[in-house]
Amino acid sequence: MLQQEYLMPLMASLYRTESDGCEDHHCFIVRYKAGEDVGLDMHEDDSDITLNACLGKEFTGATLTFCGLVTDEKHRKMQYTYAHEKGRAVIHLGRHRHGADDIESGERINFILWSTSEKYRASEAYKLHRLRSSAADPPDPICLSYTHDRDYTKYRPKLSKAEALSRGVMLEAVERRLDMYQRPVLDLSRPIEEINSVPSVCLFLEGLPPYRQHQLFQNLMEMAKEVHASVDTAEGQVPPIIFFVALQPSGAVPQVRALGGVTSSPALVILDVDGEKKYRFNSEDFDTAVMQSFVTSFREGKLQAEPISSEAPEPAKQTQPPEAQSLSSGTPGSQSPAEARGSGCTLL
Ligand SMILES: O=C(O)CCC(=O)C(=O)O
Ligand SMILES: [Fe+2]
Repeated sequence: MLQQEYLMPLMASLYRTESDGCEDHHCFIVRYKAGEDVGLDMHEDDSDITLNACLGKEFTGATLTFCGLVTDEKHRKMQYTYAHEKGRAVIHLGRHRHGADDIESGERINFILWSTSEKYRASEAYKLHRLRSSAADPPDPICLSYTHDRDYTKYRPKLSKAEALSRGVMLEAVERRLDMYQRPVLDLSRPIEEINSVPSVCLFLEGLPPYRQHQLFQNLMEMAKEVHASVDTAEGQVPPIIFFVALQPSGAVPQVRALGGVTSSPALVILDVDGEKKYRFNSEDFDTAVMQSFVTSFREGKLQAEPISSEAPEPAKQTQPPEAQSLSSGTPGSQSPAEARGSGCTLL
């Protein structure tokens, strides 16, 4: 009743596309108090449209800061800080990056209603709306998400566990990510999301006899360890290059192969998904030193790039905008209290 009778007309006038067919909803209460939960990390909601109504009590601080829409290059730039007032509500798009600033005193309790539309989620518009834009400009510190942004510690101090918990950070997600950075070589069948934004060395070994897989894997490992040694992954620093190996033609492997334009095994390719470029290794010699010189040449900008799109594997991809080649499976920004759900992006 609240949604259909009171909210719907407002949502329809503000957000016609996202509210079209809006029927589902999910409600919850958030509460902030000094010494307990003090704020909420930057995030996007798992809703299409969010209603956020302040129920009280008395408080200072606990403002709500908005940054950009996820698709917007400026999604990590501060847009507006809203001061909650008891009895007033805000409506915003779920994909609008926002976070609750720390409460200074008192207690704030808000009622949140997330509306979703199946019709909108089945539309092409939804797919485009969930694509994440990467921006070259440095972010505004307040717009950084500890849960979702791998470069958080480049701009802001690392949070203690207590601080993270008091700001609703999903520590498991952060730990999973940090753990991944500490492994020199990752499994290409389940690549981490950073494959979209960090140059990735992909070694394809599917179908080779185990002894040969082992040998080449070791060569890759040696090379990867050297790169890793120069980065403080324990502090959350992302390596400048990520190393992946494919042992089976499962998960993401066929698609990455197609993006890299390689058919043989072994095969080695460096993918720069964000830059839509690829660099194929043309030697038959998979010795560590040879592979290493290939990667060094890449890092020194000495390799000749080929466009990724020249061999896009599926016809559907060619009709999508370049970002649609993103290999991400989730919406890294969508958060709490619901789990991140699948995005309109391809794969996994
Ligand atoms: O506390 C607020 O005002 C924001 C809450 C919020 O963004 C959320 O629960 O998703
Ligand atoms: Fe939210």
